[in-house]
Parts: sequence; structure tokens; C-alpha cells
Amino acid sequence: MTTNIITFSNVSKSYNETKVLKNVSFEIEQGKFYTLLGPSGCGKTTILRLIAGFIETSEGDIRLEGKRVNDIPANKRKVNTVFQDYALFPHLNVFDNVAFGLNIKKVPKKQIAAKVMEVLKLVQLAGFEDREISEMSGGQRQRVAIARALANEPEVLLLDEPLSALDLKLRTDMQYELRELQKRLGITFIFVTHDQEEALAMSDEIFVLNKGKIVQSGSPVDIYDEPINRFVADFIGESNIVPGQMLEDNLVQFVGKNFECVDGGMRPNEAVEIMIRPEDLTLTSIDQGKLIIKIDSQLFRGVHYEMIGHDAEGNEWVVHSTRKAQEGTEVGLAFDPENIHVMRFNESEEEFDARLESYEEE
Ligand SMILES: Nc1ncnc2c1ncn2[C@@H]1O[C@H](COP(=O)(O)OP(=O)(O)OP(=O)(O)O)[C@@H](O)[C@H]1O
Repeated sequence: MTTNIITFSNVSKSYNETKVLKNVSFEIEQGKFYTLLGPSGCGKTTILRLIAGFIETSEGDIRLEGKRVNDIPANKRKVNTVFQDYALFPHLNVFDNVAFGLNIKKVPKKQIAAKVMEVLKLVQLAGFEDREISEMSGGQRQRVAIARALANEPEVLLLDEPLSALDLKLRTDMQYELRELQKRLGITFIFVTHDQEEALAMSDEIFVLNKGKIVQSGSPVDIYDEPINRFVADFIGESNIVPGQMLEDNLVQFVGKNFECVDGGMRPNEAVEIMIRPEDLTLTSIDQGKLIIKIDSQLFRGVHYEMIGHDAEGNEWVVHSTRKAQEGTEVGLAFDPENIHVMRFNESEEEFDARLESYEEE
């Protein structure tokens, strides 16, 4: 049985007159890796701070393990935070940084020493106890910060953009390490990032946020494959989006042609947006193409060529292909019905989920 460790019910948060979180509801299950993903200022950190108890809700309830915690102070919640700048104490060595919270709680010295060694081993820093923080690299500091949080045996670990200060290589290494650590510990991680690749690579579940609301939640594959709207499609991965019309179930029209598709459950002739991923388009001859585009420009990207072209109606198309094309020439584009993603305007997540479920059951 899965247990909800955190529940937000219609939570709003205002600063002065400005509502920065609007009626947010979600459930977090025990032992999974969650990511809050969204552009700067959308409210990710605000959600973490509400969970941690650093700020109070303006409306709504927060429950930890079923118990309402709106009035429970931060130090009484089994939640720990790893901050973006790690917030380590520069004048203390690694051991004392990790031991800090336990010393405050007046845990016996022997127990503290054992715990510090245990968590340092977990983050692969055994033997570094006496090092000064100034002698540690960015990645090592990051691990000290995680060890310090783990020493308190939290049930939930909150990580606020913890990798943003690291260079690309170290960042990728740490993504693997964090994911592995979460699996080993089996505790819930809630990770904040505005980096979509990081979110896709690490999470069991992603909450995509925009302007103080959760726009879509689901597994990385679900969100990538079935974005609810233009915002999510654009934010996660690259996408081609053109206007279209849903003629009937499984039949959609765009760029003046009718196409078989897998979507349904919409009004006849409803105006919609069509999304096709660049990697789902195959370059082909004009005769065989379902659509014809003229190639405007082309870049070699290592694994593939990225081409930008336009169709007869002037819509722009990005294509990823291992084949090269000729700038200024026309090419055909082939794609399968399941590569066409039909997105409605202003569909709520509940409506979207119900609709998908209704035709996935068939
Ligand atoms: N103490 C505060 N007083 C007033 N406004 C605040 C305060 N803290 C945050 N805000 C505002 O609330 C909104 C949400 O902020 P939040 O830090 O949650 O965003 P975020 O998604 O974490 O952004 P980023 O990725 O840039 O860290 C922003 O518009 C921010 O300016």
C-alpha cells in the first residue's frame, strides 16, 4: 500500500497583496523522487518553504503523514532542506558541520560520532571528517550539505536547486548519485529545478508549475509524451506546435490536410493545437511526405542534424534527423498517428486525465 506523506489541500500563499501560490493541491507518496519544475518565480521554492515550515500558508491545509501541520514549527517536522548555496558553516570542519543539528538536539557524543560517520559514508565522504569546508570542492560541499540533512533522519529531504552551482560534468555525476542515494535510503526527495533535462532524468514524478499553479503532474515519460498544453510542451523538450481542428475522434486537420490520430473526446471541429516532437519527424521524399516543408537552415548537433523549415502556411518546423538536407530545397516529412499530440485550449488537468483515461481504456 502506498502512503501519502505530504498532502496540500487548496494551498494559497500571498505576499502583501500578491498571490504567488494559487489553490495548489497535491499528494506526495512515501519513498519517491519528486521534482518541482518551472520557470523562475513560479513558486517552487515557496512550496518547499511551506513544507519545511519556514513560512505559513495564507489559505488551505498542509498535512504530513495525515496530520495537519499548519501550526507545527519547522524544527518539529521530520523534514530537512538542502539549500542552493548549501549554507555550510565555513569556520567548522566537515564533522562539525554534519554534527551541528545533533549537537543542538543534545544527542550524546558517542551517538553523534556514529551517526556522522554513517552519513558521511553514505555520501562517499568517509575519511573527510577533519577537512575544512574551504578545502572541499563544489561537489564535495554539496555532499556535506546532504550528509548534514540526512544526519537528522528526515522522512522527507527537500533539495532547492542543489546542483545549479556545479559545472556540467559534476552536475551530471551528482544527478546519478542523488538518484542512487534516494533509492538506497528509500526516503522521499522533493527536488526543485528549472532544468527540464534534470527533471526528466531524475524523477519518479514531476510537478510542472507556472505562475503559482501546478499545470501538470505525472511521470517524466507521461509528461514528455502527453503534454497538457503549449506551456508544458515548450518547457519540456523541443516541440513543433501548429494550429489545427479536431474533425472527429481520431481525425485531425492541420496545414490544410486530414490526418489519422490517436486522440479523441473533443467537440466536433474544435480548434486545437497540434504538437509533434522534432525527433518524431522523418525526412522523406516529397511524394512520400505527409507534409512538405522548405528547409531554411541546418545545424550539425553531433548526434543529429537540426533543421528548421516552413510549410505552405508559414508554420515553422524543427526536424532532428541523422540525414542531411539541402538548405533551400523542399523535403517530405513522415510521422505516425501516435506522434501527433492534440492539445486543447484551457483544459484542466482533471479533464485532461479523464479524457486520456477514457480512450486509453478502449
Ligand atoms: N518574502 C517574499 N516577499 C515577497 N515576495 C516574495 C517573497 N518570496 C518570494 N516572493 C515572490 O514569490 C514568487 C515565487 O517565488 P519562488 O521563490 O517560490 O519562485 P521559484 O519558482 O522558486 O523561482 P526561482 O527558480 O527563481 O528560485 C516570486 O514572484 C517572488 O518574487
